[in-house]
Amino acid sequence: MNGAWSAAAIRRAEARLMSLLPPGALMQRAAAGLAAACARILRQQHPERQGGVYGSTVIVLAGPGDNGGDALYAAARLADRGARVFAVPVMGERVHPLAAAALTRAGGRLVAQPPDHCDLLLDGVLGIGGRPGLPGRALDQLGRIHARAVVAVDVPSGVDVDTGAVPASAVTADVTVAFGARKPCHVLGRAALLTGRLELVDIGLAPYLDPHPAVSVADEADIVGWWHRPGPDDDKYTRGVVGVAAGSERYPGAAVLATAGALAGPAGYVRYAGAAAEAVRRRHPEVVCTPTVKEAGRVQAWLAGPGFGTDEAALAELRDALVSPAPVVLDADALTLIGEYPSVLSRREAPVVLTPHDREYERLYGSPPREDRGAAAAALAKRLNCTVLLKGHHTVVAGSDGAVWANPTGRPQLATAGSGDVLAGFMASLLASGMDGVRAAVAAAFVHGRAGGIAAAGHRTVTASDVARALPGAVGAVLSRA
Ligand SMILES: NC(=O)C1=CN([C@@H]2O[C@H](COP(=O)(O)OP(=O)(O)OC[C@H]3O[C@@H](n4cnc5c(N)ncnc54)[C@H](O)[C@@H]3O)[C@@H](O)[C@H]2O)[C@@H](O)CC1
Ligand SMILES: [K+]
Repeated sequence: MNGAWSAAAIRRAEARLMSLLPPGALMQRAAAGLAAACARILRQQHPERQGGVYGSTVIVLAGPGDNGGDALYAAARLADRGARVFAVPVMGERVHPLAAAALTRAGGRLVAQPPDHCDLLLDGVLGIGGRPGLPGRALDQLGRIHARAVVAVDVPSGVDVDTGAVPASAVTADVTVAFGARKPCHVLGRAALLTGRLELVDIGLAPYLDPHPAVSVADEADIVGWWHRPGPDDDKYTRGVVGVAAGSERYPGAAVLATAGALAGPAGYVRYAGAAAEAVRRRHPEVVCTPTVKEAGRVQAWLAGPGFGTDEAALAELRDALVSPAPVVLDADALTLIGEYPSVLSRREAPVVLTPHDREYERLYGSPPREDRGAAAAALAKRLNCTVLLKGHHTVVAGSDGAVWANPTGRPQLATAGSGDVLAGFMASLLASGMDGVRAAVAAAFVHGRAGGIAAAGHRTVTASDVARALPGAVGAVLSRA
């Protein structure tokens, strides 16, 4: 498992590590890693130039603290290799004095007005000591400089480091070079979008970090560890039976897509209950269909909601799914019904996973999710004693115990009609195989994101059916990676 640590936790770890090192050593590790990352980017821009750094133009926006110090020391290394470097102090004249001296020694210049074009703009305005928002001078420079690549030092300046909220102006980076560990702003909320591609520089911090990050981030090894692989004694029942209560005569597509998602998961048997049996049978002959939840018999997990409507009949089906002692994924119309009739969730003991997007969240919680999306998901999870998967460009999962996970694999192409039906069906299959609610939600979002990536390869347009078709391949890719 990877993780993201709060600014305070990073500082605690840094203090432990720094006490063992000569003064300034840690900043030099950071600057060396940052300069190497910048050189790689410049090389990609100009493969014809030897080295790529020589002859390039680099502008540094330098704040008053150590974040500016990292940027200036890294820029000095680039100036040593022949880059033309201009550094602009953006908070009065305050800049890291030793780093500024190193830059001038290397031939870089401190200026008030840099050129308006550059190959690389280094954002060293604010790091983990920053409060949200940019100082005016930084904002002015960002408005006028045309950069071929913007590289944020540690974090995109202006974001809320601990929550990923972006309540005021902030830098939009192509690449963020982070030191020691991820911070929540790299994986949560709007700040994660401003982060661009994340590159981590190892400065030796890992052994000194708290074992529990503020936000967990799953990787392939986690998914492999949680996955139930069928053994020689397993049969279709012991692998888990998943029930899908979705779709209607009006919306048969939701049933087809949700069952496709369920079929791609580890469960051995998929039952469908609802009015779209004909469409499901045609597309998926392996699915056993019944008209209602009651007639479906025993399952190890239910998915209820996508496209099944919000009328009396749908409410009755939802109640029947919730009467079962099996874990349940509630999606789409089921979330609208829960918002209207919250009592149907009370007295429920088996795990429930809710999968709201922002409008559904508002129906359930009474107000839209806060910009701190981890806290927003955790608050709903606690109030309803459920697992919550809050959808977004960076999907978040929260358990009722307050644990927060950020999904690293999402992509904008997944915001397409029906994609959530596939995700929900897949997640129900993971639950049916015995995975707990939080892991099933985390693993489903992870693999679904990978499937989106496979489906979108070569900038292809992606439909939910494409994502469903890509899911088995994504499962295989994830399970064989670790
Ligand atoms: N602590 C360490 O051991 C290391 C720190 N490193 C760097 O140090 C950074 C943290 O440096 P600092 O603690 O000096 O803090 P920053 O450089 O993030 O911020 C500097 C100062 O800016 C002011 N400020 C904050 N928000 C502002 C705003 N919105 N508008 C105007 N002024 C604002 C504050 O006075 C703050 O102390 C890290 O992000 C990383 O880049 C790295 O060199 C690695 C080692
Ligand atoms: K920065």
